[in-house]
Order: sequence, then C-alpha cells, then structure tokens
Amino acid sequence: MFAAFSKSLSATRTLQINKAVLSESLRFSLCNKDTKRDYHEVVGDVLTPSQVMGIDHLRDPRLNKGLGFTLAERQALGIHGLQPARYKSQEEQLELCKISIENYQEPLNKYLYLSELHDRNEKLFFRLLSENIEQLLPIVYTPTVGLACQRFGLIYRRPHGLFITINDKGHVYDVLRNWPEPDVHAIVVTDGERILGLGDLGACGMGIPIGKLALYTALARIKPHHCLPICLDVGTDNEALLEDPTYIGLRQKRARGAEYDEFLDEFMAAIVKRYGQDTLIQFEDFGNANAFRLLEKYRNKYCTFNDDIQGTAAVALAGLLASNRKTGKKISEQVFLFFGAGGAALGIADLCVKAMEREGISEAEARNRIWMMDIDGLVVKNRSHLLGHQTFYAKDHSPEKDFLKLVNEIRPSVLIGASATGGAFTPDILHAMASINRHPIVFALSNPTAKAECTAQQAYDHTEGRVIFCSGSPFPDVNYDGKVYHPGQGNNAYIFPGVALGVILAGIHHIIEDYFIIAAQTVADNVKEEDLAKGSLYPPLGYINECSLQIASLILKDAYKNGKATVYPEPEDKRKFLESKLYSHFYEDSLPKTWTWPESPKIKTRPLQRKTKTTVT
Ligand SMILES: O=C([O-])CC(=O)C(=O)O
Ligand SMILES: [Mg+2]
Repeated sequence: MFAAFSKSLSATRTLQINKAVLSESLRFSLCNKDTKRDYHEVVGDVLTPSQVMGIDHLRDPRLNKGLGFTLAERQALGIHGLQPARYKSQEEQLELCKISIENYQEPLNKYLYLSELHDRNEKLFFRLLSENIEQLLPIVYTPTVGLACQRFGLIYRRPHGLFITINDKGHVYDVLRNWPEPDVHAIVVTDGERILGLGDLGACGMGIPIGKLALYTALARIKPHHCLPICLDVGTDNEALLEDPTYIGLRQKRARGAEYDEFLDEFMAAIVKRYGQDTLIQFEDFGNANAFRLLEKYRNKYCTFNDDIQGTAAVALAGLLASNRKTGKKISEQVFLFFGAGGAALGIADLCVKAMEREGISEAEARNRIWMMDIDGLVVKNRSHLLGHQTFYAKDHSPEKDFLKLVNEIRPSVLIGASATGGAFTPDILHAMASINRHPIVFALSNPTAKAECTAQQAYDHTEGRVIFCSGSPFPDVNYDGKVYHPGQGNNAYIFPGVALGVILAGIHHIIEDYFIIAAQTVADNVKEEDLAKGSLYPPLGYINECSLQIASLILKDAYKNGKATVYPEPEDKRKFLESKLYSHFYEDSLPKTWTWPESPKIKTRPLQRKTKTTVT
C-alpha cells in the first residue's frame, strides 16, 4: 500500500491541494496511519510548498499570494513569467480589494467578489475580512448571506464544503472521506429547513455553514483547514424550490421520522469515526422540531451545540446583562414577554432562568417571570402540542391572541422578538412598552433585516427615545430628537467563534451550558460606558476578535479546573497557549530555505524586487 502511495504521490506532485482527483487507492492510503505524515506535508499545518510545484502555487488558494510573490520566490517556485512583473505587498493588495468591493453597488455582487477571493487567495480573504469586520460582516453573514442562500442555485461555483444526501444513507463515512482535509476539528451542519427567518431553503442553505465557518477564522482565527461546512440534503418541502429549474438539491420532499433519524445518527457516528470524538459539530438552522430534539439527543454523546438555541441565548443574555447597567435592575427583577416560542426564544428563556437562579431566585420563580406567545397565541398549559421546553413557560391562562392586550396585562419590562415576523412590534406595542417602563428593553432578534420585529428607528421613534434596543441584523444609525444612536447587533457572532475556539483547544467532549454563560458575561464585560451612551449593548463588531480570545481563555480555564479538558499537559498561561495556535492571515515566506540566487541570473530585474519578505504589520 505504501509503495503504491509513494508512486502516486510523485506522479501527482504537481497537483494542487484539492485532491478530489485522487485515485481510490491513494485515498485509502491517506487514511492509513503510516502515510498520514506524508499527507500532512502537503496539506494542513505543516503545508510544505516544496511538495507543490509551479503554477499550483498560484492555483492553490492556500499558497497563492498573487502579485505578492517576490521575484526570488517566483524564480525559486517556477512561476516566473506566469504573472506580470509588478510585485505588490499584501497591504497594497488589500487596498485594491477594498476599492473593488466599493465599486460593486449590489450586496450580492460584493458577496460574490468575496467568495471568489476566498477561492483564489485565502490569506488575503481572511485578512480583508478580519480587518474590516464592520463593513464586511453584513456581506459574508446576515443579512446578505440570506440573499446568497435564496440565489444559491444561480451563484454556486466550486466546493466549499460537503453535500451529503439522504441517498448516501449507509455510505456517509465514504462521502466524508472525499473531503481532502484529514485534520478537521469543527463542522457547521445544516439541513436547510429553517434558514435564518427565510424558511426551508433545502440544499441552498449551504451558504450558512460556509458563512459561519468563515467567521470561525475571521473572528476567532481558527485555522480554515480545520473547518468543514456540511449540508445534509434530505429534500425540501419548499414547493417553489422543487419546481425551480435552478435548484441544486434533491428534488424530493423532506425525509422525516425514522429515515431522517437514522441518517442523522449515522452522520454523527461517521464524523467521530473520521475525525475523532472531540470534533465540534455546530448545528445551524434546523427546523424547530428537530433542533431541540437533536440537541437533547446528542449533547451528552458528542461535542455539539445548537447555535440558534444556545448561541442566540448567550448573545441575548449578554445584552440583558449590559442593559442592567442602564436600568439598575437585575435579570431576576425583569418580566419577559417573548414573541415567538421556537428554538431561539426557548434557548434564551432557559439561559435567563439559569442567570436568575445565579442571582438567587428559584427555578420556578424564574420561569414564572417569563411569558411566551406565538402564532397560536399565549403559550398556555392546555395547548395541545407544546414543543420541548415550552411546557416550562406555559401559563394557566386563556390562549389570548391579542398581542397588545397581553402587553398591557402582563406589563413586561423586556420584549424579545424571535418570531421571524417582520414588523410584529407595531407602534402600538412599542407605545405600550414605553408607557409601562421608563427604559423598555426591546430585542428584535429575527434575521435577516426584513424579518426583524421592528427597525431600530421605529423602536426609538415610538418610545420617546427611551428604548434599550438591539437587533439580530444590523441597522443604520438612528436619529432621534437631534441625537444619533448606534444600536448594537445582538448576533450570535459574538459568541460561537470564541466558544468553538475554547472547546477545540481544550479538547472538550461535551459542551455544557456554563460555557455560554461565560461567553455572555465576557461579551457584557467588554461593553464600555461609551458603547452604552451610543445606545449599544454590545462592544463594536471590530472587537469580536478580542472577545473571542477572552471567551476561549475562560473556557480553557474552566475546562481544566473541572476536568473537562483532554489536551495535556495543561498550559500554564492559557491565553499564550491559545495565541500560539491561531491562524495567521499574513503572507509567509515561500522561498525554500536552501534556495540561493544562481551565480549569473538570467533575468535583468532590479534588486529592488529581490525582497524576500512582505512587510507585515
Ligand atoms: O445567522 C445569524 O445571523 C443568526 C442566526 O444564527 C440565525 O438567525 O439563524
Ligand atoms: Mg442560525
């Protein structure tokens, strides 16, 4: 087997990293322990450019520096002449990228430009994203990623992850082996049933795992080759998609029941078999009925969490903790009314209960302070189908459907929208909140922007500017009564990258709720007085990178203290340890160590270009 592998390897030396073309026998060899080291030499952490020749340095997005290759590198790597003579530093390239993005008017075109850059030059893409989070987050993530999913059939170009269909049932592990990276630590998976607030987008939901994992790298500097986006294509119940000639998924109704469950079980087991027990699996945008069920089923068996339930809960809790500083009230003193009673709402409610218990009240008292309503009215005890934890919050009450009447009766201090019903917080509702509270807390968390329960401007306009507001998608600054406010984005991007970094680096096997409370508290602690004064309950988006590192350090600390870490020896300085593991988006020197200029170079280029290193800042 090894001989066959070596032979194939030399024959394929000039191939780029994308090993989709590898022969079956070579693929078997790659999974073989003895040959794993050789494979690592051309991919992953110890990627050795010497294993790659010529033009593949330009074709492989992980090696490509475009015009950032110096003359010496071009000579040594055999790419001289394949590009124009000009050398550009990464900084000069970044400037050009920014100009290019600004030239596009449509957000979707900006998204496509970034996606193409990701395909072409990985370090440039991630540096651009990390250093321009405020401007680019709305493009690679909410809200534009929603539009990209809706058009996914039209814009799909190249593989950025795996599509595993229900027809692969029985062979999921074989499909996983087709992914060329052997060292995956983090997976974001969707089955596309509830993409943001847009509903069932089937296989087009793949845009979400791709976007979330881009943020793993941009916001927590998790190495891109450690990340794998997966879409489980079990069909779609979206009739429009089933009839759409551009649809890229299976053209059949969703598999449900035992068939679905067996497929999911097989998927989880295959991940562990392929990548190990501590592979983090983030569930994203599953339908409500499956999201809770699967979380309960897998949370103590696998290294998994559901971002829509737990990530959203943590970011909402962070906002509430920060708002305490404005209202002077503890969380256990608030009365909550949720509009929407699905995964996100229940996740927030559960985490708030935990936070209230920490403040000293009982679980029952805490649950009593939380009311929920959805399309069927108030969540009440005698409702025939109570979903998951809805039972905890169901009240002895008539199933009242009149939202305004309920606000006036319950007199909530906190109104949380997680309903995917754009505009549900009408001026009447907002006026009522303002008449009940000096500082009404209103969170319109649904995504993308059009699904938000109210806009930031409406929230200020209809509460005499007294509102404490945040939204899941970004809104422009608000002008109220001559003052400009900059409400923050209560988005789970503050939470999941940092949690993932800590969990991966400590080798944690099961993700406990405490980590989300740690994350929420960390984000809240990073909110400055000046942020609150501007109307924001969150640190600026550009600060998420630092929040992620703090969250990860604290999770590491907790995991070692409580025996949940499996990576030993325990690092003494947790922050230093994790910083040593981070991805660098700066260009590295690609010049082979032993290479020197020939005695009489055939080229007549001025020494100015003989620079071997790009300046990094
Ligand atoms: O993606 C986002 O912006 C937040 C999220 O998880 C969702 O809305 O499903
Ligand atoms: Mg989501």
